[in-house]
Amino acid sequence: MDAFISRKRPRVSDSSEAKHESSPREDTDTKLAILLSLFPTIKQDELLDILVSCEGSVEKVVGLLSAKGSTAGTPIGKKRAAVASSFGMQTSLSSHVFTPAEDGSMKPLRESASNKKLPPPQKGKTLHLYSPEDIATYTPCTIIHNFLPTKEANALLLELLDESKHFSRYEFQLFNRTVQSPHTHAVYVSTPEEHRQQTSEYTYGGTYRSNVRQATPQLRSVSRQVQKAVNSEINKRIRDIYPDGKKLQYQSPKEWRPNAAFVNCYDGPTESVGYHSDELTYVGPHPVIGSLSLGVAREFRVRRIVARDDDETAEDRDADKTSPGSNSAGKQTASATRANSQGQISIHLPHNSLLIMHAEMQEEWKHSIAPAQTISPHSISGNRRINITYRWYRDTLHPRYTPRCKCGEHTILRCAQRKNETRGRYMWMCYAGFAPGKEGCSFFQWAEFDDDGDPVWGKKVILDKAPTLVNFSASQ
Ligand SMILES: O=C(O)CCC(=O)C(=O)O
Ligand SMILES: [Fe+2]
Repeated sequence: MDAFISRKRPRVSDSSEAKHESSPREDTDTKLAILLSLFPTIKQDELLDILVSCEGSVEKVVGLLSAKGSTAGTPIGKKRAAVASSFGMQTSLSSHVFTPAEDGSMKPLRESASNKKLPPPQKGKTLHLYSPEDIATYTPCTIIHNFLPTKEANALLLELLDESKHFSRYEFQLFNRTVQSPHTHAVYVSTPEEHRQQTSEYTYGGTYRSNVRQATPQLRSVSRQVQKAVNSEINKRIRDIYPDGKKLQYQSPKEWRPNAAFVNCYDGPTESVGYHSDELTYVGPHPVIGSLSLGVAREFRVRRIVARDDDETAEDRDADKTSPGSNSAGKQTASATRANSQGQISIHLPHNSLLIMHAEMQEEWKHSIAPAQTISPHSISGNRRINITYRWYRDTLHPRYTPRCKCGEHTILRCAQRKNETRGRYMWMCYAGFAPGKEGCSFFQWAEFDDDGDPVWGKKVILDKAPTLVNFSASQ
């Protein structure tokens, strides 16, 4: 699979795509993802070659491979094959392709493919995942390819590329050095009042945000669609995957309503973000995050956090070194080294894909955007990738309620991950030491939550009527 990373992607073109207003170059990864989910027994490199020889037409590849009988799939019929070139159909399509099962009967490909398990990630190796089924099997994430209508995705990408002129790198303290994030970003909220709060009350990585912007009309309208899809996937996951069909302890039972969006821009293959878990301070325990990718396809690497028997402080230092976006491109951090020794998973994120990080993700896994050796330029964004993570800041965790440390700074909420005895417990900690120009203190307090993830402060806190953050959809 490493060949995939280092191999220069040929341009593939598909005249049938013009009908769908999709650019030929931008969708090579999506096409490969579709083909891989349809023909799981064929190697990706071979599929890429066949795709190139079929001038980028997924329909032709499906026709050719099915006719040849070279895969598990039988011909899917003209009408359905035509559907194959429409990317929005990826998931449903695989359920229409029939394949011989072990008992001789014909089963939908998805059903038999799910029995054919990929090997789990191995030490020193990266397991590459493309299809929604594999991603759901191996990670606590759901992917929806071709999430927005093509026109809308492209319009949003153009809008955010323009916005990205105002993005900046955040700075944080790494031992005695001030380090800049290896990509640029800005935070988006809906109202001027929220802008004030985000720059003077909420903190991130130990400092107030300096780059907060007003959500653009496209960003808000897309948030409505993200909200709908995320809630539907949360409900499916609770129903189908979680024990007894119940939400996780501390997961919110309420509807997920995004009220903040972090937008990142990765300009070129070396821009990245190191392994980290997202800060829980305002989103609370077991948060769900909706992450939309636009432009150049990149690898989203994930790895499970494995408990080890040394102290939490060491664990936190390790996490801090990579969060948020701490390691400079290409540098091996302790976390990246650990990922390598334990094996990691790479989820390929093409243009216009929505990745939902479910409730168990932040506490049990770390994620990163790895520097790439090569990328396929995107027809609209060139070498750039834009990523939007929609988040739901909870009213009950507004900074006016969260503990202050001895040095008067806002504390941050973290989950103990490495030490077996304390794994899964939450803690409030001083984070000032990780902000440039500040000294931290040793403040530490266990955090208590009720079953729905609302804080139990030990004293009664009456939620006042003071403004919190407004849901993007509500503010339209
Ligand atoms: O760019 C991405 O897909 C991930 C960004 C991320 O992890 C973050 O903003 O916390
Ligand atoms: Fe993140």
